Amino acid sequence: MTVLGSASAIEVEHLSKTYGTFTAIRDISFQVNAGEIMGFLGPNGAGKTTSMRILTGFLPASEGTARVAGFDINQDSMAVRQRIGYLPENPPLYTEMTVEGYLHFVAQLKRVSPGDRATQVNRAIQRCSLEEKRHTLIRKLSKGFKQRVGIAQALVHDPPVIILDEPTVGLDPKQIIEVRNLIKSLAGEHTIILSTHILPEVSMTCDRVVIINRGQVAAIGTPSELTAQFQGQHQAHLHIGAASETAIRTALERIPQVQILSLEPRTAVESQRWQLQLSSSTPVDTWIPEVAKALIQSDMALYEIGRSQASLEEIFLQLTTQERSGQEGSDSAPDSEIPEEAAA
Ligand SMILES: Nc1ncnc2c1ncn2[C@@H]1O[C@H](COP(=O)(O)OP(=O)(O)OP(=O)(O)O)[C@@H](O)[C@H]1O
Repeated sequence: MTVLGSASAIEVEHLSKTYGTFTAIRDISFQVNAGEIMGFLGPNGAGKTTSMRILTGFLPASEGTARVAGFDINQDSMAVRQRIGYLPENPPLYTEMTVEGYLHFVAQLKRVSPGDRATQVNRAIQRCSLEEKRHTLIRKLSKGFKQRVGIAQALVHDPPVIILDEPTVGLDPKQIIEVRNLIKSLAGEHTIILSTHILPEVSMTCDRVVIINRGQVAAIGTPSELTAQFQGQHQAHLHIGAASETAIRTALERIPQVQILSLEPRTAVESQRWQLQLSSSTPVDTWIPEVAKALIQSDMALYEIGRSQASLEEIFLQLTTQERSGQEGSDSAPDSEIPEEAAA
């Protein structure tokens, strides 16, 4: 076994994965510090599940490597699996078992010694507030409780690292808050990667975030670092009267240094009124007169204009809706699924 001393609990280095000729993730690198909750945020199909499955040892990488708690995923896959608790998107719960019976079964699979099993199962039940459901059949549980059982099975062997793939999908708002609080309570003692396509999940739960788009890392940092970094992006918001969205887009085509971040009807009741958010790498003063001129020359009304600061939501939108040109490979997945052994 190769154990490398390291301050980071997880070190991902130049990971890539191809399915046939399709590149699902490309040259991904990031580190997660011990005790931290790292958000892994990206739109559907960005490559989150592929990355999580490689880290958990379920899927081999095509290139690159990662170390989890000091163990290399390529060289010491078994040691890595023992040190990770994984909640997949669809946890494999045995619905005809009771909560306690299932957790005992998982503890056995995870090689918890017979003498420690009862203690570990009780600990996981307590951590996930499952005491009252201990003897209930899993099939009789609500979705929220089933998700807690999914988290309990990830915890039962007390792993230093926990990986949660979309842990709140399908839950109602009350259950979402409960699961988020549970995840937060696990930080410190455990290092957590939380994969999600839901932005508020990251702002509310995570210490840092990796934004992934079309298989590549688009940004890494704390929510406030990312916001500060992107304040270099000069932004303005405008309230416009125009016949159509297309007319606004056409008018702005002649100002290439300006990017449209969002363009939406202002309210449902005000017809032909639009809220426009613009961004550029050059200062607002250098392009806003040109924008105003272009809109007015196209017979549009300008009701309001002002500078604005990028919110995390806008940064995410900006990073994940950029032009696709020059990003070959990750744009179109093959029509058919490539078996994972073949994709290895
Ligand atoms: N076995 C496979 N064979 C072929 N393509 C695959 C396979 N698994 C995933 N892909 C493709 O790889 C890309 C990344 O998929 P992945 O499931 O990792 O994304 P994701 O970010 O987890 O998305 P979601 O949030 O929708 O689950 C997608 O385009 C997907 O269609």
